[in-house]
Amino acid sequence: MKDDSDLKDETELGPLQQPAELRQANTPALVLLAASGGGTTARGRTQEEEKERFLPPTGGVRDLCRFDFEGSRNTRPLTAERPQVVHRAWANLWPIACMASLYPSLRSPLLPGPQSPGTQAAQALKDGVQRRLLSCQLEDLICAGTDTRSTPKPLVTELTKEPAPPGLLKNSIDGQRGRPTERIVRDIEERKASLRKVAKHSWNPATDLEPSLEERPLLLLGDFTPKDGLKKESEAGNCERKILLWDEGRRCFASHWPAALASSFCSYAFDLLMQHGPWEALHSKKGQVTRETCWYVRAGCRCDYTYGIARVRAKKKPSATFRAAMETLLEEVMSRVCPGLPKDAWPNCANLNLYTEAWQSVGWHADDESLFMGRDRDCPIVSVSLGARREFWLALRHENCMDPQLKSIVEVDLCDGDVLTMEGLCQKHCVHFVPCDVRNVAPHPWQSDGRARINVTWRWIRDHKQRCRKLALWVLVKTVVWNFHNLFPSYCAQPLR
Ligand SMILES: O=C(O)CCC(=O)C(=O)O
Ligand SMILES: [Fe+2]
Repeated sequence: MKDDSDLKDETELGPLQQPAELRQANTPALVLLAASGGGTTARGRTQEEEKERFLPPTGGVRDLCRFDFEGSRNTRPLTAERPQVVHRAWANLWPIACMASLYPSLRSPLLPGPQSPGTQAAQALKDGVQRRLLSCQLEDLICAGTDTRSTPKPLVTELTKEPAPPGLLKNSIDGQRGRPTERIVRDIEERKASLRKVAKHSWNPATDLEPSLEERPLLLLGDFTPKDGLKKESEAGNCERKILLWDEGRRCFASHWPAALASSFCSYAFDLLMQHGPWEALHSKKGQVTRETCWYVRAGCRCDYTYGIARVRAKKKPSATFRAAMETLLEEVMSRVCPGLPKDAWPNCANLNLYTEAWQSVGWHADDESLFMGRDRDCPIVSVSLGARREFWLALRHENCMDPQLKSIVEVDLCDGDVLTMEGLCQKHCVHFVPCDVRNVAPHPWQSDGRARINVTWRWIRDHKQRCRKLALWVLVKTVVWNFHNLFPSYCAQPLR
């Protein structure tokens, strides 16, 4: 995660395209780049095939690569109104079958595809091995997870009964927050436009491959089902999942669940978080509020979240309403997206961002802090969007820095109630970005100016920090002291000499 003190300017778009990169020839794509439905995938196709078949219909950079640039993409209609390209799994089945038979080694155990001539016995063996590895994965999540038994019962009534209070925006435009001038707004749009004009889109295949899915199976969050952990392709989830990124070589996966949460639920959750969240403003060097943020840890954890030079402390005692809202939101998200994931394997913390103005943003970054161990192992992140629509950009990162490889940018619109997951080694190999959206932020019915957005990213803390460990030790010592006579009755019973 990036703190905002070092923002170069309000645009936060990263460097413009390098000439060398523009000249670089397109290499065959090894990954799926799709904003399509039906869990389609692509492996080993050429760049041209990828473009033709899978480039998102909404496509930002990608659309504009193919067609002459005609003004900012921000003037385009909303996702729902854009022409739909048929991306149903059935329509794509025959090319997938052809490709899978051509490249059997690239076939994923999690995606549909014709079975290899291997017999049922071989398949059963493979399933057995996978299941064992997957149970390790589950254990790993559970270890990171907190003890949900001590979590206070969510005040569901609060979320379902209370009417949405009017005038939500405590930070609406007030003239003191240094709104960007017309010129800056124009610059931002021009820079965005020039980024979109860059050379053809390509997601270069990995050179140093991470362990394959065959070697180290990874069950994506959306694949957990209540029954036995392995989802059959025929089983539909609670809501539709769209694969946004599928890079097996780097073990990077991202999925998008549009409108996973009902809009009435979102509006109440939004209100409660807005009013009761312990928000802290983050400032750029110029003193502008780039966004507001807060940090939530579930019961049993006290870790702070530190990124850059910013440190967001976990509130010692978050208000009961805030805690209840967060727990209820988590329950709702998990039940929609991964109903099969046991409660004790649920995430144990969340970072919240509040964008009250369309020009507020978060720069290119990866959530690769040691707390989550996202550079060392598979690291899932579940991001929930409430309120105004914003763009979300995801790209391969250049080595040893947070700069994106511009040609690899994948873009998706995150709307009210959308859920996005980044999984595997996404935080190691990729960076993401929420640009400012100066011109056209979709108005939202219950917001006074239609511009605010709350994003909640649920994560798993794995490497609990010193303070947190000390707390655990202190609790242990206290428990032993208080229960000394119970734990060592015979010792206590001895008469003193
Ligand atoms: O607002 C978003 O969608 C992204 C926020 C984010 O990347 C983060 O909190 O790390
Ligand atoms: Fe992030």
